[in-house]
Amino acid sequence: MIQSGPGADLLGVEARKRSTANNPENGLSRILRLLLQELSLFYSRDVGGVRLLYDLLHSQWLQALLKVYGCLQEFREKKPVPVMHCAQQLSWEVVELLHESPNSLEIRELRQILQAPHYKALLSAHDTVAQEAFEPLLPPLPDSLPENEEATRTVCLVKNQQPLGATIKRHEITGDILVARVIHGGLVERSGLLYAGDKLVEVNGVSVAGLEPEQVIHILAKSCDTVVFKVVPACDPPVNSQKTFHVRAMAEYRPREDPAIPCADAGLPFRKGDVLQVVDQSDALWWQARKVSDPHACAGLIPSVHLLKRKQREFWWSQPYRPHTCLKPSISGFRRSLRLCRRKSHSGQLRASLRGMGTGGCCMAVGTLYEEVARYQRHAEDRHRLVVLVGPSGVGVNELRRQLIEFNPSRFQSAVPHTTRSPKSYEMNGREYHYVSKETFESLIYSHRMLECGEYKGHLYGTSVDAVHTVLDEGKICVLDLEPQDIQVARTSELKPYVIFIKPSNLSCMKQSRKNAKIITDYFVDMKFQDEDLQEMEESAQKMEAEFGQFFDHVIVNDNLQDACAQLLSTIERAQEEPQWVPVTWIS
Ligand SMILES: Nc1ncnc2c1ncn2[C@@H]1O[C@H](COP(=O)(O)OP(=O)(O)OP(=O)(O)O)[C@@H](O)[C@H]1O
Repeated sequence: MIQSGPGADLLGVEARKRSTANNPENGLSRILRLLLQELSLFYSRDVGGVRLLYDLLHSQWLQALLKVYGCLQEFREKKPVPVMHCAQQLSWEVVELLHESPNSLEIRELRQILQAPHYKALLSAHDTVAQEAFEPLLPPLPDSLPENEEATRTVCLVKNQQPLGATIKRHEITGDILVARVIHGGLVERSGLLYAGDKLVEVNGVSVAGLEPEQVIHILAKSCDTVVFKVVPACDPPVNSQKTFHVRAMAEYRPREDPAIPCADAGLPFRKGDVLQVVDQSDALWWQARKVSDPHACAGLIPSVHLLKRKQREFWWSQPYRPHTCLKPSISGFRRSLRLCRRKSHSGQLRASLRGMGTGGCCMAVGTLYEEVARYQRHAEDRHRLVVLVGPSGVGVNELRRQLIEFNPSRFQSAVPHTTRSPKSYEMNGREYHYVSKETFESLIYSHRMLECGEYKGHLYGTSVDAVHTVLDEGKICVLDLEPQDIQVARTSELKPYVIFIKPSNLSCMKQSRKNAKIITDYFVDMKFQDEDLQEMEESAQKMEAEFGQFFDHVIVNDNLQDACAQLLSTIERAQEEPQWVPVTWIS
């Protein structure tokens, strides 16, 4: 019933000659036959995997598939057009006529052929193609619908390994089970068939009237491959027209441990420092977000800022008044370099006064789960970003910085610190230190021009913002080491610091790599690392990561010094030349 274009030889010799499908000597069928011949030589020798391949290629379904492929190829070349538009109708008419004809053997056979289901289906397919009537034929709508009957829709979803990606709730007044939210990127959203606000009537043929959401979830959990919903669609399906934005997680979130989350399975767990894309804020309490490191994953629920503020208020009201304790230096160590002095008790007081005048102190920090971030690309003419190295005492922060500067002194430099002590005979103002009076030093602190400071043996030491600017203004990259609690002070749009955490490797590796390394403690110079030093370093690193990990842009494990140096170099280059996530306030 299908014929080729004008002038084509329909059943002629030429057409049959060209046919690749029916002739096993042509096309893919021939290749397969030759391949099987080859393989049969190895088959008896039981060469690994050959039997499997042979059986596969020998299978009937593959042969049939190739035949179909051959036919399709052939017909594609011939560009066939339908003989007529209603072959089915013609066939019925012929069958009618045959009923009235004398009952010969041939007529009976023809009648049987025309009434065979596969032949009827073939004609039906032919007519569908001929008429290009590919849309499904829907039954006409009834003339009058009962007034109290709601229009329902039946939705069938084929489950894959992922969850459905929707949550349900019970309407407080009517008791109806409603779709509460549709998760972005989930099966339900991709189907485009269910929306938030749709009322569930049945799930898999079971009426949900009077059921609790948990009971409905139980029905859903029991369904295997497909789930069939009968729903009354919401009048106005919600349209998410909000723009997406990005946030950095300043704390860890574990949905399974959050009793307030509407559905723990739909929660998005995240760690400090993860960058999240918020894709939906239509629910005031629970946003939908996905991690930028996993952009194709289904979104998950995270608490909104509004919810956090509410929780925080509730928490405050339930707590007896307690003075702030978060300014206490939380990490003890055995610093021996300039960083040693920052550890002394006075530094706590100085920082306390500094912070008190700054961002609003720890109350703000406690309540901030997210920091809005955006991609920042430094322009070639912009100043370089400040590079901050952080790490537990003894891990190699100074060593790495020293090697970096030694490697390329015209590109990397540290800032010259300030001190209130007098210069020694061989020292020069502005080279080893800027020598200033105590009053000048303190005025720098109170005017927020000190990034870090501390007291050592009765003298103040610290690094000023201006000292950093001196390096940056020369077109160099300023590399500074800071105590983690000072990172916040340096986080300004002025300096746009890129923070690298230098982390010790595990104890056994450290014992090996630090076999010959020397340290300077409060009391000893050139002392070898003891096991307890390494242990303390490891613990200190863990505490730093737990408390300040949200500020680390990159982590380098300092096991092999050369490797760590190379990593540091490439990381700094990337930080300067490639787009990075930074707080939006730095660029807006
Ligand atoms: N990867 C490494 N392998 C071997 N030795 C190392 C490595 N990294 C650093 N060291 C050595 O460890 C010792 C301590 O390093 P460094 O002084 O840089 O530590 P730090 O983190 O700056 O601590 P502090 O500020 O307390 O001095 C130095 O002798 C240094 O050469």
